[in-house]
Amino acid sequence: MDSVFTVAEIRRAEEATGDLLASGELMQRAASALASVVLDELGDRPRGRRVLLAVGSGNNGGDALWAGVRLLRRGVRVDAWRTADAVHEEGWAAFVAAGGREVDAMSALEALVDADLVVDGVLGIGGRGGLRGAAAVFAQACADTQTPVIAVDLPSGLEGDSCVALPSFAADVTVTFGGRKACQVLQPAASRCGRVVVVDIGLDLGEPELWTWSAADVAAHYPWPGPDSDKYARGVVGVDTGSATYPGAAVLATMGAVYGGAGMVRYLGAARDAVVAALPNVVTAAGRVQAWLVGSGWGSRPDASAIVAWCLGEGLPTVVDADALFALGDATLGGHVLLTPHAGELARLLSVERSAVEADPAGHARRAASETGAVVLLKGASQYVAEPSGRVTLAVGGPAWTAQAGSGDTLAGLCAAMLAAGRPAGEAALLGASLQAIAARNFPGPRPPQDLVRHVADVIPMLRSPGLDR
Ligand SMILES: NC(=O)C1=CN([C@@H]2O[C@H](COP(=O)(O)OP(=O)(O)OC[C@H]3O[C@@H](n4cnc5c(N)ncnc54)[C@H](O)[C@@H]3O)[C@@H](O)[C@H]2O)[C@@H](O)CC1
Ligand SMILES: Nc1ncnc2c1ncn2[C@@H]1O[C@H](COP(=O)(O)OP(=O)(O)O)[C@@H](O)[C@H]1O
Ligand SMILES: [K+]
Repeated sequence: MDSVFTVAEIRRAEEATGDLLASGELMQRAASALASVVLDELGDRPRGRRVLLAVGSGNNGGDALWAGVRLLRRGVRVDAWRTADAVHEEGWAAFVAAGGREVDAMSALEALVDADLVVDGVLGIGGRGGLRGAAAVFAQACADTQTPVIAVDLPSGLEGDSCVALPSFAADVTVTFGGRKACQVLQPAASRCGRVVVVDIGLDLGEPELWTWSAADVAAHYPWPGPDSDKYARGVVGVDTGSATYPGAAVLATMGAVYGGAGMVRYLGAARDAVVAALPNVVTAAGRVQAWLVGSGWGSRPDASAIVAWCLGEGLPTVVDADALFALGDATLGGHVLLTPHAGELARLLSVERSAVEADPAGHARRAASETGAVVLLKGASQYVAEPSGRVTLAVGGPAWTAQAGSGDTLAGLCAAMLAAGRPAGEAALLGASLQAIAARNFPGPRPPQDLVRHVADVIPMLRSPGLDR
């Protein structure tokens, strides 16, 4: 599990270092690490290679300049474009003294033709409102000329705490200090960061607000069957999904539970013939159930509230998806209940605009978990699992191929299989969402959810072997 820090947490930790901050030692550590990454990118013979620094007014520009000094000492030809009137004074003086040259905005654009790479030191965690003016034009030119960009701390224009893809540089590598920031892990902003290198500059950061799962966490928490396992140990999922209008959701949600590795799946909804035709292993008789899955593809259904109330009354772990989310009434939820809204559904649950959820997905997921007492899996390009305690963890991310009708149904089934196997709701959600993403990463391309979910079954054993795109 990796930690993700807010800008406020980073600032607090920086201030707590007192002398290290005041003496510029933190900046020297940052610059030294940045220069090493640049040298790695330049390869065996850095002498004579050309690096162009884009230097803004703050400490981010200071980092770039001090890295420039180190590069100059190694024989790299370094030019710097000052995007603001005033830049870090000592850094500038050292840069010029070491032989660095200043270029103006126009020359910086022209220099892209010969530059081996650009160091983006325009804005760091102090940047607000996206990249503007000449810096925005320059960032676009870097993209157009395919000049490699190494971003200092974060691609200038992004805001550290935000997932929003504001106008910014698109970096090949981001060298970040202290710890990861949200913009580096949350889509769509994360797609601008390239490979993220985290550099320890000696900040004491403590507990973060956000965690991220990796494939190793999936492998560690997946309910692997053992020699003693029978179908009940692996877990029985009871499914009531789909309807005459949406029979496909019945099949897809059931497939999620089956291919996720449930010991048995009982389908008790309104599309039994379709489900059994697709999946002859599924049982349609009532009997023992260890976790419920309700709601996917119900459409409007007069008995929705009664079914949800009955399920929740059983006290078993339950996935509440899609239409069932709006039939919760005043049922008492708890940490054994998993709600699986997408952004639009979460907005409706919280009576806010969808755009508000999209601007702060983690905050809204956290609010829903704390208000309902249930675990909330907010689906989308980044998938957030919020627990009533306030903890938010991000599932492993996957490609946008998964964004298609029906992926949510299979995802709900995957989560239900994990619940039935005894995983707590937060882990079940992280397992389901991460498995779907890992399958899409390893079997990319347009594939309908009924195919992708079969690849979930393919990647599960691969979690324990090398060669998987994690
Ligand atoms: N504070 C520290 O001790 C350390 C900071 N470090 C670096 O310092 C950075 C933070 O430095 P700063 O707080 O100086 O902030 P920045 O370097 O991010 O720059 C903020 C400055 O840019 C201006 N600005 C904000 N948004 C703008 C926009 N959209 N367009 C144009 N100008 C804009 C602000 O008015 C402010 O003057 C970190 O990201 C990191 O790179 C590192 O040196 C490590 C130590
Ligand atoms: N940009 C994206 N990148 C990767 N996965 C995505 C993206 N957008 C959506 N998804 C996935 O697709 C699923 C779609 O779920 P949902 O909107 O509920 O669809 P449906 O209800 O039609 O199945 C989400 O859970 C998520 O897993
Ligand atoms: K930057």
